[in-house]
Order: sequence, then C-alpha cells, then structure tokens
Amino acid sequence: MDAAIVILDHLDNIREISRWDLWKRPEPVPAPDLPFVLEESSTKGMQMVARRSIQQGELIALERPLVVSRTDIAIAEDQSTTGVFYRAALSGLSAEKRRTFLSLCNSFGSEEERLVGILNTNCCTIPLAPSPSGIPTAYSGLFPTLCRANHDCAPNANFFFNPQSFTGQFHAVRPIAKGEEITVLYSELAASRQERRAELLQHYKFVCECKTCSLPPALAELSDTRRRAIGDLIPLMHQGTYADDMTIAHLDELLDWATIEGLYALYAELLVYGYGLAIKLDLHVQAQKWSRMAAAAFKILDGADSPRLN
Ligand SMILES: C[S@@+](CC[C@H](N)C(=O)[O-])C[C@H]1O[C@@H](n2cnc3c(N)ncnc32)[C@H](O)[C@@H]1O
Repeated sequence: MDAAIVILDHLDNIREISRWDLWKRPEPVPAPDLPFVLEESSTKGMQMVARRSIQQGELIALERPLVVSRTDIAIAEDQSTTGVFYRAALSGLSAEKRRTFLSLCNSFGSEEERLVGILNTNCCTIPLAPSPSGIPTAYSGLFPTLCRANHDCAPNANFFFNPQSFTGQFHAVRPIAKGEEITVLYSELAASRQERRAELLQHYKFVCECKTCSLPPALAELSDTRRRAIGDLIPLMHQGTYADDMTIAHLDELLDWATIEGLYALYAELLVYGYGLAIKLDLHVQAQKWSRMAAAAFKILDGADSPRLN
C-alpha cells in the first residue's frame, strides 16, 4: 500500500503516531480557489506568487507533509550520505508523490546525495505535540507546495503547523497585493543584515537580496540597530524575566520597530512580554490592552486554531 506520509522515527513512536484519531478524519483540503500560483523566478528558482489580493490573516495555503522526520533521529553517517536510508523510506510513497519529492529544489550536495539535499533544503521544524503520549516535539516536515515559498527578512506570510489537523499552513501577516511574491522566514530575523546573510548562506546556500538586505548603508544601519535591540531582548522574553530598567515606553518603542521592520511574529511575542511587564508594574489597563492585541496578532499568524490563543 502507498503511504500518504513517510514518518522517520523510532518504531515505538511510529506505532503510537499511527494510532492517533486524527488519521480517521478526512484529510483537510484547501479551498478550491487557491490565492497563489507557483512559478519560476528569474533568480530564486520557483516562487509562490499571489494571484489575487490577500487579506491580513487570510489562510493562503494548507497541506499535510510528505515526509516527517524526528530531528534528533540518529542515522549512520554512511546511510545519510549515500541516501540508502532515505531511499528505502521514500519507497513507501506512491510513484506520483515520489516524483513530486524528486522535483523539489536541492541546494546541497551532488546527485548521489540528492535525497538528503532535498530534505535539507525544504524541511522546516514542526512540533507534533500536543499528544497524550511521550512523543517528542522536535520534528522536521517537508511540505511539497509550502516549501516553494522563498525567504524574506520581512516576510508577508507566517508558517504554522497545526498538530490537530496535521497540516502546515500559511497565513498572511499583512495585506498582500496581486502579483506580490509570498514569502516566509527561514532564519532568525532579529539580527543584523550580516548575521542573517551568513546564516542563510550556511543553511540554505543563497545570499539574501530582499528589500531589507538591499537597503542603502545608512538605512541598513538603522534597520540593524532596531533588529539588534529586539534580538537582545529575546533571551529575557524566553525566560520571562525583566531587566530592572525595562519600561512600558521602551517596549512601546520596540513594538514600533518590530512593525517598521515587518517582524510580525516578534511583534506578537513582544506584546505577550509587554503584558507580563504591565502586570508586574500593576498597570492593568495597559496589560489588558496588550493581551487583546497579542490575541489578535496570534490569530493573524496562526489562524483561529492557534494554541497561543489559550
Ligand atoms: C525551500 S526552497 C524554496 C523554493 C525554491 N526557490 C524552489 O525552487 O523550490 C529553498 C531554496 O530556495 C532558494 N531561496 C529561497 N529564498 C531565497 C531568496 N530570498 N533569495 C534567493 N534564493 C532563495 C535557495 O536556493 C534556497 O536554498
């Protein structure tokens, strides 16, 4: 029987995942009137382009992955480089799905290492949780249509994996005009242009020439300053701790900068962090305002199923 999805994991986890109730429900399918087309670009290979205007928060695309691989799975070196392991795993897919997989972009390695190159070029991190079991959360998923979207340092779409429907989804984080390229982020954005470019070159083998990366020197410097200021806060945001001199006014400024820089996902995280600060400072009206704004932002980023709305 042809597999709908190949899952690379330890056998006990695969058994557990295959028992999930979600497989008994029909596979979610996108609305027939897709708001995008895939086309060849002049410099970036294939790209995803809006075929009509798309509203902020609108679901652009949705699909199940072809391949899911546990990120920390140990594959012997000889298998990973010769592709023996992956060839055996992918032989479970239907001929059509295998053809789709093999048609994807490979920015790494030679023809012999094509399968590994395709996986490394196109996989993105997905959390399989929430699950009632001890299934770990760090997996990579390969989505055959979504992976045609290119990177931009101020992306207009957000990737969200919905574990309930087991689908990858793109939502528009701002209005997108007909003919505009639909882009997502591949890499940490709260970093300077030089750092972003170095990371994208290392992991995806391209030099980013997006609008933000192509700013003239004085504006690029300003953009770097704003992004670094937001980036400096990320460790504290993850720990949920606040510097003694952190003020509402400073967070307001960072929210403005995240908006100017087109960093919508960070804007939403800053709102949550700001909510915590306002609570800490007993500013309950401010806390309520930022809490409402964060909920609206997460709905735009992930849709109504966002686990971050709870
Ligand atoms: C996941 S694929 C994206 C779709 C790809 N363009 C294709 O033809 O299928 C990732 C690869 O696309 C190219 N790419 C993505 N974003 C790019 C960008 N902003 N500038 C140049 N190339 C980009 C790089 O070759 C990268 O390794």
